[in-house]
Amino acid sequence: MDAADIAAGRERWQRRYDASRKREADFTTLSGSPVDPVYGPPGGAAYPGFSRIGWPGEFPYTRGLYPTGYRGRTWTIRQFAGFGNAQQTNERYKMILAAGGGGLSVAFDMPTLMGRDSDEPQSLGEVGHCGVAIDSAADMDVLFDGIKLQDVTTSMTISGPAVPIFCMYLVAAERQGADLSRLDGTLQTDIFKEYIAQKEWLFAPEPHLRLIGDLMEYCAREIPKYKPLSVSGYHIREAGSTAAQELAYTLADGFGYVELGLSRGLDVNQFAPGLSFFFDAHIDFFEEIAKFRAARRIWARHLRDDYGATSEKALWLKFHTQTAGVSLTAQQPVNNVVRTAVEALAAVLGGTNSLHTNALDETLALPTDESAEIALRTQQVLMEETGVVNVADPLGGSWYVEALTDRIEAEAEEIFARIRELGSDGSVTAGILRGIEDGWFTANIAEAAFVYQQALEKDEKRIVGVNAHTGTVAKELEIMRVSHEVEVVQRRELGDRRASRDPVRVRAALDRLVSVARTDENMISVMLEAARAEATLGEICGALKGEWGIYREPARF
Ligand SMILES: C[C@H](C(=O)O)C(=O)SCCNC(=O)CCNC(=O)[C@H](O)C(C)(C)COP(=O)(O)OP(=O)(O)OC[C@H]1O[C@@H](n2cnc3c(N)ncnc32)[C@H](O)[C@@H]1OP(=O)(O)O
Repeated sequence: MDAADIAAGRERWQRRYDASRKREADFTTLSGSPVDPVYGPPGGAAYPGFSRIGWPGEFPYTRGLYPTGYRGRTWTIRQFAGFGNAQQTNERYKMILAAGGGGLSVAFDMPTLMGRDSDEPQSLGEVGHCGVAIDSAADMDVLFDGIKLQDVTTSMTISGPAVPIFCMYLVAAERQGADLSRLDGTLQTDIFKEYIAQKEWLFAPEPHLRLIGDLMEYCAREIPKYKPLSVSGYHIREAGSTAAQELAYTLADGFGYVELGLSRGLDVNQFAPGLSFFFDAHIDFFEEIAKFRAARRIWARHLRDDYGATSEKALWLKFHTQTAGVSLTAQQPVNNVVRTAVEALAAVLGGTNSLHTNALDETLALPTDESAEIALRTQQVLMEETGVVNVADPLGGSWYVEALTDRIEAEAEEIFARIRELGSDGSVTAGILRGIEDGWFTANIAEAAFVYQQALEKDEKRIVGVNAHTGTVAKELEIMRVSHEVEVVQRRELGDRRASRDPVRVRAALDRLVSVARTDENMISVMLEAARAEATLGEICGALKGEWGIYREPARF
């Protein structure tokens, strides 16, 4: 790009910056020197390839979505939390909000993630352990008691039974008297990554995609701010993929959901803003920053060129980031605070919209109150003290970071081409489905994990406390344990709740759900009715499994 174009771009950015709202804050260095909101090539200099970098708030959004960067609004501090029963988790949420958390993020226990009730035999020993136990809309009432759902953005991390859980959340909001059309939040819902990495599905892909299509349609029409999908690379990375695989598989999954929306006749400009993303921030600082920058650029280009999006919000890739759980070590666990801070900084320099920082003890158990607070404070130190919020995309133009951004983008493009080839009709969706069926994704991730593990065992890669600097004076940590009493009480209360419902209403709602499942009608309103009747998650999912069957992954060696 020649110098005149760069100067014109800078002026355009300046006009948009001037017209945007900025936070009331001191945007100087610690020593009091003023800093510009963004930096670019020095005046009068040409810069080949600058159109790939550009200015914040402009296509291709490499440098962020907003002309103001974090001067307009800082990222959302969104700590993923949930344990025990709804009441215990409600207390943790109130603590997070009181300590300065900006949004909520619900972690469910394993039975809930698998669409089971707390009193099913497979749930035994798991109730309330890795998240909160939710059996019906009444638990949602308790979970959000005293928290106005209309005023707080709430993310729910669940994919197999995402839609019934969403309906229970809507019912809880209804019972609070909220205007449902104003709700804002995110539901994970991303079933592709379940088959690829996380392995928490209920049915085969087709019925899941039908439900997701219904959800996308419903949200685009009824709750325009709500994000029905959080397309997730996190679990892919945590399963052992490389950064480029994480990026490419996740964006390919995102393209799959765009193709799903289009196949339902929806307007891409209307539903694409509801697709949000979720990435891992691993420990290789610059590679991660490059990954985030490349993600925005790739998404905007493909949405515009392949899928016909024209509105700015449809081109935006917005993402949540969680620091890498797999980078935490059980050895010398206090060092995990340092790892998390570095990873969180990479996410921020990559322009994350929302962030979870892991607690130092998360490799051992769910966080204690104290470790959860340290994790939250880590974000606040970055946000309040370091000055990283003053300048948008501060690493833009770094030769190293730009080269890494280009490289990871090129790797991702090669992977997209391979995925399209896997399918029969050239669509990304057909390629994903074929890749799932053939175990292609799983095998590639396993191979990458194996290569890394070998490098670790040969000491080519080093982890402090694990294969380097292992001597320590560290004492064992006190970890949080969820009492077995939680399961006993949850099961008892579920029994009482079942006994006090109107059984005819519940039966009728479940029968209607199954009959609508046999048609092309949107299923959300009948599922809402089941949730209002206090049908349980296990009953709703069980009725649908009866209709659609369950999915078993083909065995592979
Ligand atoms: C590992 C674990 C497990 O499996 O166990 C998990 O999965 S945990 C997974 C946990 N997952 C999550 O928690 C997912 C979280 N995701 C989200 O919260 C969302 O999808 C998100 C990534 C889009 C972030 O949403 P958010 O509400 O926090 O933040 P946004 O970026 O949308 O910002 C909020 C509003 O401020 C506006 N805004 C933001 N920045 C600016 C700026 N500089 N200038 C002007 N306006 C701005 C936005 O446009 C938006 O308004 P407007 O809306 O009017 O445009």
